Amino acid sequence: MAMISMDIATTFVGILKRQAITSSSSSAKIPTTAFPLLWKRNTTSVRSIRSLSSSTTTTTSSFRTTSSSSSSSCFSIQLNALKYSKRRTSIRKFTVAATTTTQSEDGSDVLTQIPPDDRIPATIITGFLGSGKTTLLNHILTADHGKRIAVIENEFGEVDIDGSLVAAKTTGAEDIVMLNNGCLCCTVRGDLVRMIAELVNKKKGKFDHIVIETTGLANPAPIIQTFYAEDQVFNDVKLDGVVTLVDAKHANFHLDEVKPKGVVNEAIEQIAYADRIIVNKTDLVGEAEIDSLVQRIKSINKMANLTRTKFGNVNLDYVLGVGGFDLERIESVISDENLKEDHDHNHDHDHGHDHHHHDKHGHEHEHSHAHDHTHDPGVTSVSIVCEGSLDLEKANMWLGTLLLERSDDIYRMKGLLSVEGMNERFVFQGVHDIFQGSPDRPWGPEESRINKIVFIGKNLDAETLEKGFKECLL
Ligand SMILES: Nc1nc2c(ncn2[C@@H]2O[C@H](COP(=O)(O)OP(=O)(O)OP(=O)(O)O)[C@@H](O)[C@H]2O)c(=O)[nH]1
Repeated sequence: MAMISMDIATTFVGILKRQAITSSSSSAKIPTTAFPLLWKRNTTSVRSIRSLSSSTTTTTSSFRTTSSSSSSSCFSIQLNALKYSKRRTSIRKFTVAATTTTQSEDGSDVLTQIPPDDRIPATIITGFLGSGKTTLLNHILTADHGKRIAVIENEFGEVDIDGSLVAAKTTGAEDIVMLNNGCLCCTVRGDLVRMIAELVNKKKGKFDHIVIETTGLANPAPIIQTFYAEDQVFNDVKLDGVVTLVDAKHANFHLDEVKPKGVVNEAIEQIAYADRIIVNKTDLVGEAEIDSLVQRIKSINKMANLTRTKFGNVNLDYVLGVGGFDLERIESVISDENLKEDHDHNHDHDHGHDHHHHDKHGHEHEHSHAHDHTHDPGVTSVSIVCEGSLDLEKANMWLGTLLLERSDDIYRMKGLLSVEGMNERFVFQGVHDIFQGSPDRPWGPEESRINKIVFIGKNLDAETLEKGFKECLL
């Protein structure tokens, strides 16, 4: 039985209705329960969520479960942003996944793990023009991994399948479909949805993984959002990861390119959204040049794993089965080790800094933040690592307000939080206004309650983020 705080969720809907009437009200005035992003385990079962689902579909908000299985414990809240924000017209979506619980003999709930997600995984391969996407795809399709892969290939303006893919077509791929009447992230997003739905409907059981190769000029954000915003996709397919190829020789040139106001630099965006970064074509440049490119990439995205190679020759585990959007994998991304390594790099190159201080009881609190002090308004990563427990209401308010006010700028975020009164660690991840969160395993008796959050986004001010976070600590 999955548990979730229905009271809070219901209040959320109520608040949004009120917001619709007074659309100018500031988020600071909204009661904290308007943001049920973090919650204590409570006592409402999946069945109740389902009944809520049917009863709210006619209103401005809708809830839905993610699969038809009775153990389903994900639901999302879909809100028309116009109801509470004049700025945006898109659909906002918050997904809150409850952990599964079972009842012990004495009737109390026993926490188990976040339930398995058996939807078909999909990988997005992106990267600037000529960075080696098709080369990597061929490597995936011809390698011996036992996976049956369906490919969606988006070639802008091409009339036929990329010649270099033909070999792969006859060997590795279960199915290759072309989207060639526009770019996935713009004009053919609807086609992507239909294509995935068709693959699932006609060929379910005949393939294990979907790989989508974008055009070199694609912005990954709308493609990622498709996996959450479209029911047809969301119910059957889960986003496994975004793999970004970076051309070691030409990347700096594209990263430096100054675009007109309001126009995104695709090369930067592709790095910012990545779970895995492959610095390719390393045969064409020297070590020093690659090192400096790697530093630059890490200042944009410190969450992604990065590897260097030529001709897309990477271990396939590195690109398939990444779990980049899985709550249960968050810890590996924001582990102390990762943040420290990145922090060290920042110290050397970006003037980040680390603090260790003692509290009034003499305990050392590890408290570090890493950010660059370049005055580049571009895309950077900010991490917060801080021991202590959060006040639930304040944390909900802080995160909720961030989502309402800064979701355009916050490309991705992942976190692991210690919330006062909650025995379990709370893990979350987000992409713009899509938010997924859930309690996971209980804190160990000797385990230090260290909160870790990483943000990747535009115009991020590390000090403001850190101050906001610290104000939620008890
Ligand atoms: N020297 C060198 N060439 C490479 C490497 N990887 C790929 N190439 C070549 O670079 C060219 C572009 O590679 P593709 O795999 O087609 O790149 P792509 O990202 O799919 O290109 P677009 O679809 O045009 O965006 C091809 O001629 C590849 O053979 C590499 O590591 N080193």
